[in-house]
Amino acid sequence: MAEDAGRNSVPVIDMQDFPGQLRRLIEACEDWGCFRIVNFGGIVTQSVMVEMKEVVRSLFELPAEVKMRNVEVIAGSGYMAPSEINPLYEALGLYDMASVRAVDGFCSNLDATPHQSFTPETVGLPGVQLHTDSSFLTVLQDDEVIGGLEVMKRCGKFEAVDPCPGSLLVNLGDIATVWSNGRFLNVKHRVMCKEAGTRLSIASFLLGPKEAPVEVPLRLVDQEHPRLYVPFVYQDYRKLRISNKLHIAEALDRLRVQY
Ligand SMILES: O=C(O)CCC(=O)C(=O)O
Ligand SMILES: [Fe+2]
Repeated sequence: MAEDAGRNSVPVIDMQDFPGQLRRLIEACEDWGCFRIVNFGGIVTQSVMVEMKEVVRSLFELPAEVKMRNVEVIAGSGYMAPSEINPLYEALGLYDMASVRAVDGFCSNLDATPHQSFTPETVGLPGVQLHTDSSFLTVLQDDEVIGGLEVMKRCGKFEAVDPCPGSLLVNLGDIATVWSNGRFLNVKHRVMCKEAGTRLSIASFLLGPKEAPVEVPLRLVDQEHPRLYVPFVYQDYRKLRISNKLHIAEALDRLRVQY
């Protein structure tokens, strides 16, 4: 299994080694806002991961009019055809994977994730624009062969996330930053087209609470660590981001407490 190549590669967390990995996990959340997990075979088997990729690949081969039946449940959760802003990107979405009804609904319509068709002409272009995820966590089964994902560390430096078959990448989103009162990094990331081919990734987003406000836990607030964000409703935050095209968490700045 993968080992860290050094300080410039995404930290790798061994899921079989807890609480041993706790400090490392916290450091990864603070400095990188993302980490790879390995040794989670008891939860998701390699054969399920392989099968997921095959199913997703076949879904993208469906005709466009079928893919368009994947309508959104909340803004940005349904089919996304290549657009002016992300011309190489196509995505299907399944809203609420934990709901049997939602999964059944998806299957009868169809549904899944991001997919980028790279050609020799698009090498060097962005496949997915720079953004943070608005959610709490994203669990990403990235492409096993075609790389291109880049994450920005807290210091502002981009690092390539190389493919690592058999692992999953976890990205922290905006809600992780709020729930940790600014301690954990909502990682800015983008996908650059590095080589021709179809890049297939499956992202599972753990969003924010449906109704309860997103707020900094009281135990993280004291004189040295004042509350950084006013409480807000996740759906409103998502709308604020989408309607104002604030993709790199600028919307969070609008929710900062003014001292
Ligand atoms: O395809 C990838 O590697 C990243 C996709 C992504 O960042 C997203 O869907 O939010
Ligand atoms: Fe993302």
